[in-house]
Amino acid sequence: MKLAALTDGTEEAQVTGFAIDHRKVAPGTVFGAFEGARVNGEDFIEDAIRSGAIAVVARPGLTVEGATYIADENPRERFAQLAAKFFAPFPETSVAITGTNGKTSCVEMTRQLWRMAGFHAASIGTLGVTTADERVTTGLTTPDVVTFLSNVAGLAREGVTHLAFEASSHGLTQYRTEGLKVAAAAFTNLSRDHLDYHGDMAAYFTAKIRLFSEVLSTDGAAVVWADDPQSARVIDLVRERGNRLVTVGTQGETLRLVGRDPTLLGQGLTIEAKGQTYKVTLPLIGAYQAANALVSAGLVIATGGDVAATIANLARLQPVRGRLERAVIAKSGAPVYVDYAHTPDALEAAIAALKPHAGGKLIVVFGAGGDRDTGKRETMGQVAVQHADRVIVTDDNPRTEDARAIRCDVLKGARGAEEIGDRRAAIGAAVREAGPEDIVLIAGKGHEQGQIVGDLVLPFDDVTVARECAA
Ligand SMILES: CC(=O)N[C@H]1[C@@H](OP(=O)(O)OP(=O)(O)OC[C@H]2O[C@@H](n3ccc(=O)[nH]c3=O)[C@H](O)[C@@H]2O)O[C@H](CO)[C@@H](O)[C@@H]1O[C@H](C)C(=O)N[C@@H](C)C(=O)N[C@H](CCC(=O)O)C(=O)O
Ligand SMILES: Nc1ncnc2c1ncn2[C@@H]1O[C@H](COP(=O)(O)OP(=O)(O)OP(=O)(O)O)[C@@H](O)[C@H]1O
Ligand SMILES: N[C@H](CCC[C@H](N)C(=O)O)C(=O)O
Ligand SMILES: [Mg+2]
Repeated sequence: MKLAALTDGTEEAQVTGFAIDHRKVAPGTVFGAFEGARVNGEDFIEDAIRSGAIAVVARPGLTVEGATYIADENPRERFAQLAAKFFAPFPETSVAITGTNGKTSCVEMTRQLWRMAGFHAASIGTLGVTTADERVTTGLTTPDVVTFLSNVAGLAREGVTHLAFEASSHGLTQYRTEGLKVAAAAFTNLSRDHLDYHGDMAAYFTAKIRLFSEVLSTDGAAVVWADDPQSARVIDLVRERGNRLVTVGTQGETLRLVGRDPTLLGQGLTIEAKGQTYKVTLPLIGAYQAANALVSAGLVIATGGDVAATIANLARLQPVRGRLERAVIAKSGAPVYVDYAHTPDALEAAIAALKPHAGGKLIVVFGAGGDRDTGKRETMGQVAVQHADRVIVTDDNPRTEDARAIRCDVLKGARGAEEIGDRRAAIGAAVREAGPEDIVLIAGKGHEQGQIVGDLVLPFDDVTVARECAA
């Protein structure tokens, strides 16, 4: 592609690629120079041009010599639009999911439901880029814009027609998933997380809501979990903008959840839609998984799926890796679950999911991540001691922080909890202590494969460790 095709100018130079990191620039690259949280990408413009950049997308008022200067007040957005022109075509139908918790679960369930309907579907998010045949991890929930768009284009080349992706608040703020048409966008819920990056809840909400106010196609549909305290604000905005609205939940209009009957291995759901009543057995436990299943069904229906068939397909959903995953049954008979709860709300939801299944004690093992929102730690401690019967506070990715200090923050809210820093030892203690009527919940790491200590990623998998401790 000629540069002129992107600038509407006359430049003959051939564009070979896009980069937002000057170290990835090669001859023919369009370089995006952005101010970041850590460094200023504008400082690398000269270096990028020396490496062969033929155009630079950046704020107005900078000095750019030796390359075409594409100046824009919102350079990240402009860069995404240009990159999308370069990488297109994309899958016919793409949907995005935002919210504090449930994004990964929903992209995974949506992908599965589409596949059951016969489509070639994929998902992108915390678990990586997933198709029916393989899963490749990218390291971030929402990869950087170049990785994202090139992956999405790659999926289209493989024949993927339907894509569900996670729109994290970081991703939305940094325009990592812009440029392609979003046919439907979903909101799961909003609660405390990531305030280290966004500052306060208002800014965090604004970051998320941009998915509906700017990213969602004007002729697209918004799917909203209607039972969250913040849902009304999202619904108001959707109505104001005039997008089609699909609401789901006990207060939902499109898919109304009128009954939820937990069984040993799942739950019976009664759903009203378009005047009809449907009954289906979801093979997953916990109110939160029912919520995610409904949001996913909402997305599939919003993009043309048949209501009755989609609801019926919920009975065939496979579990999502690391979300209430039963790792092992201890010798005592106690089941040991692994869950990715790493916010106060998620921890409460995970405990609530398991509590009805415990005849005896619910024992929870968890910690909080380093270099992340410190304010959520004490609340996570409070939630744990309030809702579980026994609490062991341990380490979860201390990163560059002092692990003991993080535990101390959590313990401020968790009176009476035990502290066992070493995660393996903590899991071992919980598994040994659990009696036949008890349940163990290991929260915070879910699918993660490592414990991040300083710059090191030490191999660690909660499921494997739980099995080893139970052997
Ligand atoms: C806080 C954060 O989101 N940082 C991400 C982000 O940073 P930023 O734009 O603020 O970048 P910066 O490091 O200040 O650099 C500014 C610019 O200079 C460029 N640069 C930088 C250095 C250099 O030598 N040359 C150069 O060109 C950078 O590429 C960047 O464009 O842009 C980088 C490039 O895309 C990301 O790798 C980086 O993710 C870091 C590693 C990270 O840990 N992110 C986490 C917090 C994150 O994004 N998490 C979310 C949410 C998780 C969830 O709840 O699911 C996610 O979506 O994964
Ligand atoms: N709908 C929900 N309501 C409340 N809690 C939920 C919901 N869905 C998931 N959770 C909790 O959040 C955890 C993470 O779920 P999931 O990975 O689907 O969310 P996410 O939004 O992708 O998280 P991340 O921000 O890390 O990408 C689950 O393990 C569970 O404890
Ligand atoms: N996407 C989330 C994951 C947190 C998982 C938890 N194990 C931690 O390290 O805090 C984040 O980066 O904040
Ligand atoms: Mg996720």
